[in-house]
Amino acid sequence: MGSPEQPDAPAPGACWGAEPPPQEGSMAVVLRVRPPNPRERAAPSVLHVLNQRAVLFASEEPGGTGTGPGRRRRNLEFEFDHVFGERATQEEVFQHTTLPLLDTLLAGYNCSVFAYGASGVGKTHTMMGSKSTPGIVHLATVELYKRLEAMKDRSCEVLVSYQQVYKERVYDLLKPQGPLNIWEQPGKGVVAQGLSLHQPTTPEQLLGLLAKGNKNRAQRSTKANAASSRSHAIFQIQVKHWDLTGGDPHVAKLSFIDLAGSERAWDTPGRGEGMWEGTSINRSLLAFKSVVRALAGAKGGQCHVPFRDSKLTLLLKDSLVGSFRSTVIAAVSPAAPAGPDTYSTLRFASRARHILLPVSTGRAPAARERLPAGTEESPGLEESPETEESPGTEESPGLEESPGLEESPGLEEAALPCCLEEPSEAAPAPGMQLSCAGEDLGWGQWGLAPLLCLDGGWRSPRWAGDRERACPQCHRAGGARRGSGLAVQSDPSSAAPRAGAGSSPGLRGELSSARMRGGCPSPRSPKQQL
Ligand SMILES: Nc1ncnc2c1ncn2[C@@H]1O[C@H](COP(=O)(O)OP(=O)(O)OP(=O)(O)O)[C@@H](O)[C@H]1O
Repeated sequence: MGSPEQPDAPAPGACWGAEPPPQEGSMAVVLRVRPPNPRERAAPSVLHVLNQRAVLFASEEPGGTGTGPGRRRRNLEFEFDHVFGERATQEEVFQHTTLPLLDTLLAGYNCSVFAYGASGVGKTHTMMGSKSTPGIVHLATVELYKRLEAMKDRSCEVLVSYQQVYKERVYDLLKPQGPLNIWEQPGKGVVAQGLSLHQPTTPEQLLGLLAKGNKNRAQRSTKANAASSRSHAIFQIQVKHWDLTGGDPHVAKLSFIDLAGSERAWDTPGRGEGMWEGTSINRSLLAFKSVVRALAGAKGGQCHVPFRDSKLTLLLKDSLVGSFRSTVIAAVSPAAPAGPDTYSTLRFASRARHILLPVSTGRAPAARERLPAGTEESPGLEESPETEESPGTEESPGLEESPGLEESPGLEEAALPCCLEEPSEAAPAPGMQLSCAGEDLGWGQWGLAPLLCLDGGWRSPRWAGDRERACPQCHRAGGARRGSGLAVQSDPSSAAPRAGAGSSPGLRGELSSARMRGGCPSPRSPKQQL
């Protein structure tokens, strides 16, 4: 860490003084092909690495022409920002995916690395690795501390959090406790209430926390993977550094997101818990894909991004639209039996390459500015059904989306009360108290906080029972059903630790969205609760 006695010029690689990056962020998508495992070795390969940027997916699938059984050959080429073949080392993957992000992080811009792919294709291997072959989180940690040490004239602080989304619930991996409520706070982004933050001062301490969290992560043996991660894990390193002689601190976070892998029903262990886990994983991944699809399509015009379809996507909102640079590492198996999964991942990954990210820094611009132009985050709008077409690729009959990842009719677009982000796991009971600071919402000017939100209108508790007011945002008059109100009180979570410096469209954004739609949506049904 920086020491006050040595006010040297910034060391090479310490880029805090670098020019700010251009106005638009970027999403890099790389592909990692893992070597075939012992079960796959006898099977032919369907994936051929053409060069450092392209692969050929060549498969023979049943179907074809005529009425009789036939085989149909497909040759599809996919391009990525980088392709890592079966022999690529962890160090190579780190050099091309995560190392470049460290400069950006230290310049005060949020960055994220996602690992995506079916079960057993090497996501956790890439992220975490093993003792003999450490993954990118380990390698990034070592490099980050080296750079912080080199900043002689700056003081630094590192904060770490580790959480998992397991069966649509958020858990702290570093402080085992019950599920956490998640919140979207204006200027603060999406936070898990009560998530523990840790302040490691050495790389060893940080890696110790990582190992501790990994031990607590949900795991199970499946047909596809003897040690399959059954949750989505989000490991965040927040770095703050400031000039000892004064000046604004640079604050940004680097998020590592190891998504659980999609899987077929017959790969899931048993019928009970394992099946439920698998369904939950597939469902949240489906929501994630919908978000990516919407973000990728947002360039051209208005687009609704369904972040609220799952807890996973809501939590990842900051990492997706709040990051200046993101890298998706799509992992695949080359073997024929994994063909449908591989094809599905290739299509998803090519789509993710079309996402443009808005700039986000520790001194983040206003929440609404951070969504890509033309993107509207508007709960209550329905998703328009789209086909999962990969640009430039041919539709391949017989090769469908990963089994279990069909559109789920149970996942409707969430309709929130226009003023609230529910923190509760359960449906809010009539009159249930929710934390939501009136001041943060800008309600203070009406002198209304705390407020009582009714179904379709607002009123101040001062007038409870005798007078109703129109919602100041949607301007709809009361007409509320008695007993369906949600009371709003001061935000107890404002004292809770917060991960990350970047903000995201918060409650104020919700309010604007609700207003744009010309109404105050009804509170959700229990099924829709986040
Ligand atoms: N590039 C690689 N080189 C060598 N072994 C690998 C590679 N990628 C993955 N493996 C091995 O394959 C197995 C499955 O990998 P891993 O657990 O990382 O898969 P995953 O995608 O995280 O699966 P899940 O979603 O089920 O958790 C592990 O034993 C891992 O060591």
